[in-house]
Amino acid sequence: MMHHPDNWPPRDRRAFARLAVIGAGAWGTALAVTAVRAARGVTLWAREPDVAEAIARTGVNGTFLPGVRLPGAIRATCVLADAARMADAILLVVPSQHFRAACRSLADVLPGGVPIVICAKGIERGTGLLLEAVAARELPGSPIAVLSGPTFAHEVAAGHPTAVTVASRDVGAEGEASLAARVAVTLASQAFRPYVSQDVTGVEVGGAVKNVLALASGMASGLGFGANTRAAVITRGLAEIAALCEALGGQRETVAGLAGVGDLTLTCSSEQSRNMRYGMGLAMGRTPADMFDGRPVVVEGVENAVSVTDLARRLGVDMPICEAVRAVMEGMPIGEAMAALLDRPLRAEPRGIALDLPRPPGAADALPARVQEQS
Ligand SMILES: NC(=O)C1=CN([C@@H]2O[C@H](COP(=O)(O)OP(=O)(O)OC[C@H]3O[C@@H](n4cnc5c(N)ncnc54)[C@H](O)[C@@H]3O)[C@@H](O)[C@H]2O)C=CC1
Ligand SMILES: O=C(CO)COP(=O)(O)O
Repeated sequence: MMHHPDNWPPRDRRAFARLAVIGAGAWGTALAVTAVRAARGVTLWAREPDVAEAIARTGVNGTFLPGVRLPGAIRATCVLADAARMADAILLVVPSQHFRAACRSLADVLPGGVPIVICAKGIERGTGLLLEAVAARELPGSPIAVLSGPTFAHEVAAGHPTAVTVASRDVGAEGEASLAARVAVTLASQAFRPYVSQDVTGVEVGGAVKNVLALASGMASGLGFGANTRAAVITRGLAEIAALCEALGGQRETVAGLAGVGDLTLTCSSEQSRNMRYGMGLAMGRTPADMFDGRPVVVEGVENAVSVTDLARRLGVDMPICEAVRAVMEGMPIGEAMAALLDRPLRAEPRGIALDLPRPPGAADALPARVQEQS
């Protein structure tokens, strides 16, 4: 727990009145809708001038969140300084591998001390850093919170009841995360229910790794496997999240929460997930353009298969499913990656410790012909 001066915390439970949402992809747009529902002023910054222009003119973000009529109160702009200047807090919703560049652009225009809420999911390639560390480096002086959980953008925009986790490290009088509590109050409405946490690391790890596991779940579905295989991927995948979370100093309990098991089960079980759909499509021999009708969507698991496993290797954490996904991304046939997973020595639950037991006979031969053809 962090040490704070005696006058800490500011007993401030006020909502932030004016938000800037940076990134007008599906999630940034749905969060802007959420903020308007909570009666906050919102400016939505789009990187693409035509997206900002279309939202302002038609009230629809047809590129990233088609079919959703946006509230007129959302002010859209493609000028970052316009969005940042008046904001009391920033929701940063730029994909993980572009996150640092977005922070750097913001640093030029954002007044010091304005809180940042990280709403993207991922680990930076090359550095292996969680996005909190990237933001802390590029935006020193900005307090940081992280928002994550099971949230398909279209369902949030449609007002389906949804729960998320907001985490920050600063500790308030009642022992709660202080900035996270303010962010929760800011975004909460009847159908959008934020839970507050202090475990920024655990919340971030869950969101980053589940996208890689959703690719695995999609590949299994694309090969024709059903509910048993999916449940195995989810459960053993959760053990991988827990192991990485612990190695990075996060709390194992967080893995059982919305940003862990909540988001993992959502993303691994629904074709609404771009990651799940991408894994399925690959296994069925489809191209990304086919899978998404030519729309420019981010599939975080592809880059994060590398950043997650690089980090796990460095920390000595065994993440076999994520490693199998990475192998596929690097060209291994899916059937071969799956057979290699099934051929591993038998292990103990929950931590996957290897046991000195005889190997299963010819596990790969027992797979359906479909998989063997892909090997
Ligand atoms: N879509 C969803 O349901 C949810 C998405 N997220 C996370 O939110 C983040 C953003 O995802 P979406 O809004 O879904 O994106 P999206 O797939 O709807 O749109 C792509 C986004 O990437 C941006 N982009 C593309 N190239 C870029 C570049 N070179 N530099 C900066 N930005 C670039 C686009 O401007 C656009 O905002 C991701 O980390 C994702 O995992 C989190 C929860 C739900
Ligand atoms: O993060 C998400 C849901 O919580 C969205 O998942 P996809 O990026 O796989 O669509």
